[in-house]
Amino acid sequence: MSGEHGRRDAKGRERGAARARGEGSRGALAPGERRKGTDPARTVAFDVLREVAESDAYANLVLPPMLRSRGLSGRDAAFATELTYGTLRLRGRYDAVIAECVDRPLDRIDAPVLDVLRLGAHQVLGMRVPAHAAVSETVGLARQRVGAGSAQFVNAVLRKITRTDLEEWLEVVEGREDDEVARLSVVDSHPQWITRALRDALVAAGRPVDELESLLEADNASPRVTLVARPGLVSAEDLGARVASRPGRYAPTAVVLEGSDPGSLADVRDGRAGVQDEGSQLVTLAFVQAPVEGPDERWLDLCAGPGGKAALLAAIAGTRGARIVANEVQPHRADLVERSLAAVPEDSVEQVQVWDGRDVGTQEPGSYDRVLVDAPCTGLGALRRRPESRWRRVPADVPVLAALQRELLTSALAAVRPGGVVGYVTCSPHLAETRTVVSDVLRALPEGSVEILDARALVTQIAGTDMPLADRLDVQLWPHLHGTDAMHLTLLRRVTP
Ligand SMILES: C[S@@+](CC[C@H](N)C(=O)[O-])C[C@H]1O[C@@H](n2cnc3c(N)ncnc32)[C@H](O)[C@@H]1O
Repeated sequence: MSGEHGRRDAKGRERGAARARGEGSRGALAPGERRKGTDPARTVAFDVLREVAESDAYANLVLPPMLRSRGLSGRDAAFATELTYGTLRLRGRYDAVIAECVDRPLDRIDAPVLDVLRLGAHQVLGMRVPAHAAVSETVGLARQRVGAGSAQFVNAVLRKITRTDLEEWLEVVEGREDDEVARLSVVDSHPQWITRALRDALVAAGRPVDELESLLEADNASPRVTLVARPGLVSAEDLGARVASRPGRYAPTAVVLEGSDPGSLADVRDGRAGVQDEGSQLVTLAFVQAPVEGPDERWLDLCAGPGGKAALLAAIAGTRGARIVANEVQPHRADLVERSLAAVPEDSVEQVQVWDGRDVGTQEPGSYDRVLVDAPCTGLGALRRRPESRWRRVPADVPVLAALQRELLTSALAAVRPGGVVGYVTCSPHLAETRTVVSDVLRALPEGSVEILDARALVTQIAGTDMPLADRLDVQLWPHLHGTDAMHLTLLRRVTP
């Protein structure tokens, strides 16, 4: 497979293995070859793309119910899923190819027509759909959804795209760029500001800059579904035995599914287990292992919605005679937290509350033994599971979120009692959201009032194996190295006066 798509760069490294492995590999079928009329799988993909563009919808929330309501299952559903997510992720790459094939700027093409072209480009360049089927079915889709005139235009552009293979196209489009960030951004389909932020974070974590390409490629591959076996409710061993799976690499609670239908498992439906990235599990496990001085009974999850970490915390609290307060600012997300806690022992949850986390430190000073701040962030560490988010985020989001993160961390450090521990977590590796937030907050507090704990040692101890981690007290995980989201963890302890 990688032989077909892989190529060597100037240094002779084979490139494109993950690229080929990602969207293009899973037995892409061509439903259009099997039936007359417009193919429902392609129509679903188009309709999801339009909802994402017009209503700011999330593809992973819109697609599953649409597949159900249109009666798509099995191979057709898999085809629609791969087409939708792959087109969204690789949009930047395909736009550069499309731009080579049209005589006007892309912003002068009607948005729905451009989406049809992207879907066609992904079938031709990212999936193994035979060119004739990809073109004729996509032209049929254009006729149905954007009109006969546009369908002719789509036909002409797609025919041009099919004349050149992916590797040649990538050489053409990267040849137009004159620096490495721009080249990688177009080939691996990331906005340049994100590529730059990921490069800076990678280098700051002591990784070689030439890993950047693998990181971007990892963002373009669909992650496997990972389950968490919530301690005291089900063991990872029992959970793993009930489904085709393998154990996680690092978190003892993690079970990695071979397939992708967690809803078929009673443990998941009942809340003894849940879907949770292994990195999220690992940072939560490290947080509860961090040494507090004195009692260890009352824990706060300051930003709890939708409740993945709260459920893991509450399950562990249940095994240790502790209890949690789960706090969330948005009422509907607090409802999701309630639901996620369905299976945990009643006395391990004190309450789910709807407060602005920034006020908790002043309202309840020194009240908790542990406080987790799983802060709202850009999500740049979870791009692989949110196909459209790289195109929706803008650089101006970063300072706004960083200001909120500083306030939440400050509040958490006030809400924890002296001797207690705060865990600061983001699913973004962006330096402005991770170490800069921590250092800004600590600088504003009296010197020596907070100590930084060795999160790296705790994470390694929990994993029970060597992990590639920077020689630092905080921890940064990476999709291309650890197979997890790019989670960040800093552990802080308030010093007892
Ligand atoms: C990264 S998510 C937390 C994910 C959650 N811990 C889990 O594992 O399922 C951040 C959450 O913080 C919430 N949030 C945003 N601003 C907040 C604030 N001022 N106070 C409390 N929560 C806030 C968001 O609504 C969102 O649910």
